[in-house]
Amino acid sequence: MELSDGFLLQVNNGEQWCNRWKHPNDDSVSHRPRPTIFFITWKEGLLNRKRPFVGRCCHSCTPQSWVIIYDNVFTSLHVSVYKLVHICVSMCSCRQRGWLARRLSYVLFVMERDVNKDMFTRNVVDNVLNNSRVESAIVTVATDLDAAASLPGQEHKAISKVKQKARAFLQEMVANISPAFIRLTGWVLLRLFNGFFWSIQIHKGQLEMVKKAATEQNVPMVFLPVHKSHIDYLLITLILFCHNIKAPHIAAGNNLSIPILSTLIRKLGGFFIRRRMEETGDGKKDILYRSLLHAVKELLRQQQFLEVYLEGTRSRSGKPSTARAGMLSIVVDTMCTGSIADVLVVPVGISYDRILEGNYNSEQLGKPKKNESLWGIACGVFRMLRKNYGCVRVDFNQPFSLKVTDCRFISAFIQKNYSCCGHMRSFSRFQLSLLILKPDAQLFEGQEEEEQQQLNRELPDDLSRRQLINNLAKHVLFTANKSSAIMSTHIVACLLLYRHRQGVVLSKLDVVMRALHLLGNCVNVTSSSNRNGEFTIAPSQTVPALFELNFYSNCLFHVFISDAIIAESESDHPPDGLSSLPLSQERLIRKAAGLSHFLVNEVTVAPPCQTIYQVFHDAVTRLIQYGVLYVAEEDQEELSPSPTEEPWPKKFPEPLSWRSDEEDEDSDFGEEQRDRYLKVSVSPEHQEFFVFLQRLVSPVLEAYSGAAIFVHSLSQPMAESDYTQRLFRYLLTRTERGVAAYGESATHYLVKNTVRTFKELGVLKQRRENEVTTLELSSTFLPQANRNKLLQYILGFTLL
Ligand SMILES: CCCCCCCCCCCCCCCCCC(=O)SCCNC(=O)CCNC(=O)[C@H](O)C(C)(C)COP(=O)(O)OP(=O)(O)OC[C@H]1O[C@@H](n2cnc3c(N)ncnc32)[C@H](O)[C@@H]1OP(=O)(O)O
Ligand SMILES: O=P(O)(O)OC[C@H](O)CO
Repeated sequence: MELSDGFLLQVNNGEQWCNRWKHPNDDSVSHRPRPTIFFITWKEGLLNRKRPFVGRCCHSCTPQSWVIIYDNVFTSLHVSVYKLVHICVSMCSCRQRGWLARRLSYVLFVMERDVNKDMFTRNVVDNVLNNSRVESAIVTVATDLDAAASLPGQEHKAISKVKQKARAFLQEMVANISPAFIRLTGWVLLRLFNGFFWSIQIHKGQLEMVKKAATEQNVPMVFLPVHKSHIDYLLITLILFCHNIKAPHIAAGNNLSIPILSTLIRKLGGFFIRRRMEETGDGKKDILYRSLLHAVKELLRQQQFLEVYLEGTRSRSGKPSTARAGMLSIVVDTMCTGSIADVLVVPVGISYDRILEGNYNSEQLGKPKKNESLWGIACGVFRMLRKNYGCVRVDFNQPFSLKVTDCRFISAFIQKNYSCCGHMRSFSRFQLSLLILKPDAQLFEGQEEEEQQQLNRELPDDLSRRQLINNLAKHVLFTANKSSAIMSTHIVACLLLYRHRQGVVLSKLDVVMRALHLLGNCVNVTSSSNRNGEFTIAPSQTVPALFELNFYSNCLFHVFISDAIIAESESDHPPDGLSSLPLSQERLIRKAAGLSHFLVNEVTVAPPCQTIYQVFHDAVTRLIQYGVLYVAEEDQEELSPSPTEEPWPKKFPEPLSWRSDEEDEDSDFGEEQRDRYLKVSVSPEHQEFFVFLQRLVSPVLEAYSGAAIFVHSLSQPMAESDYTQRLFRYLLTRTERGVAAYGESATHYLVKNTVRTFKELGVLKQRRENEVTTLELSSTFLPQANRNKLLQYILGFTLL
């Protein structure tokens, strides 16, 4: 687990912190002082620790990059976590110069960076317009126009009209990077960020690795970061600029295309795309726009770097949102069709101590998102200047090559699409519904079954291609998220919500004071007179505070998630949440796998190259090693699958089928057929940890059980937006009245996810009529008994 460096330190300035308790929300008290001491203490603390190098690429998916794009020298830099500003000053030649030069260090620093016009694109618009796919799209659209206007014979006129339209689209889409503007913005950002943040932390070894790959491999790089804030893309370009790495072209949602700002954005590398490829007015695909999206190919052909936010939106939960793979599919196609020899993919993790965007909480409270505007941006900058936002850490992962010989995703992709062989096995939602309704599997006879068979027939070609690229996107996002540093605020929020919800004395919670200060109103700090004046810390129980703490806590959800799901699946919910009867490991893992599939919109337990079985098996082994679980008895009999069930490891097929048969034969998993019976340790410490794990998932399960109860009220079709709003009101009322055990179960993102999951599961059926999406119960879940089974399935996990 990667910790924020702040977490490793205690800042020993008692008086300052006493003041802070007296003025917990007065940011001005703490905003300015501390850097030098903080930096030295922190650096010394780090130098004595051997910490693993964060961000190596996946050994099993990209074995060659794992070796080639790495150097042991990066490991020796593993403790060199720097403050960006320190790097700037130390790298700048002004150190050797006089007083004035030192005063002008930022100016000199940005002037010395290596950025010039020749690094960037030329003639992109014209080249794209001459591309064969674009040309044929223009002709098709022009022909349609022609026919619609009943003007046969006027093709040329129609074509030039469509071409003009395409040119206008492209001019919006294509960036026009200006080195001078980058320098100027670099200077402004260095100054601004110095005020916004205590420090911007980057790993020198990681940057060296990226730089080496960028200079030696001479192929385009694609940066794929997690998306937490609008500051993300400013930070990445700034960091690359500071290290003389070329600025990437950034795919920006057209919600940011507002006057003045759009010009600035294009000068800094942004290019605008629609976030949804919505259909044209007549319900057809907008083939012209889609073909123009392939301008990205031209960028890659001209060796440009690209930056794509796979989630397409900033995380509102602290957890990464689902990856969307359209842009990535263009990158993959560009390489597979031979337009470029290779691409290096760089997942990027970003972590903030504190939420930067003021509107997240109001969105979670059900208020609509405010559209971006210049005024909004100015207010945001002003707000940031007045507050203290702690630290930010950016982790660049090891670049990996997409080349066929290396990346197994791509070799599988090529095999499936360019030589048309093989079949993809994929877990379907249908199987999951079966898990919930197992005893009545025959219920699926009829319409849904037919739909499913149809889907299965269609699986091999386009769906498997999509699935592979989706898996690549999921893997990258998983890696980027895993490499994101855990900040002290995340740890404190998590401990307060799920370990010490009723409060804890400060001395017991051994954390940095700084985190408590940054959490501000979300925590209550009280001084108890009977405990030698010790401070007690407890989470504030107001709804906004719980939502905000939940956001921070979710940032370390991925660290515990597989253990937590095992803990959740451990019992058939006895009153204390801890079963006294030994539990079959095989049953436990099966139940955990079911839950992780059910919660697929909330958690990603493993990257697509690992089987769920493997991950949960490892989690059980880990919990046994910790002593939290112990083996009560070994089964002497080999597990023999029941006649109705497949042998376990085959039950949930691997998402990717690149493992050869030989590898499968060598694997331990095939042999793991002997069951054993597990119990939870009786030691209070272990039980406390186990309950903590269970609590981590409880708010999510509480939201889903609430949604399963609410589904009973859906007696007739309802607009999706109304349904979501009513469900949200229902959950929020439970929270406000104190009925909900976990107030954070009513966050708006959870509400939206439950609706999405129930649609995917086939509980809710959606129809689109007159541009409105309506929801109704599917025929399978029309009988109340089946809706009850859904609820019973959720309640079958431990809800503490
Ligand atoms: C030192 C100086 C400092 C300076 C600092 C300066 C900093 C820079 C400033 C400038 C920055 C500006 C702001 C940047 C903002 C970034 C953050 C964002 O905006 S985030 C928001 C913006 N970013 C994003 O949204 C990026 C992520 N989103 C995506 O990639 C989306 O998929 C989409 C937007 C491309 C399409 O939307 P979607 O509704 O999904 O559409 P469809 O499903 O219809 O698919 C379209 C096509 O893709 C295909 N396809 C799809 N999936 C697959 C697959 N699995 N497999 C294969 N193919 C797949 C599909 O077949 C189809 O192809 P075709 O049939 O037409 O040939
Ligand atoms: O989080 P969103 O949905 O406001 O989108 C943020 C993106 O950076 C803008 O395209």
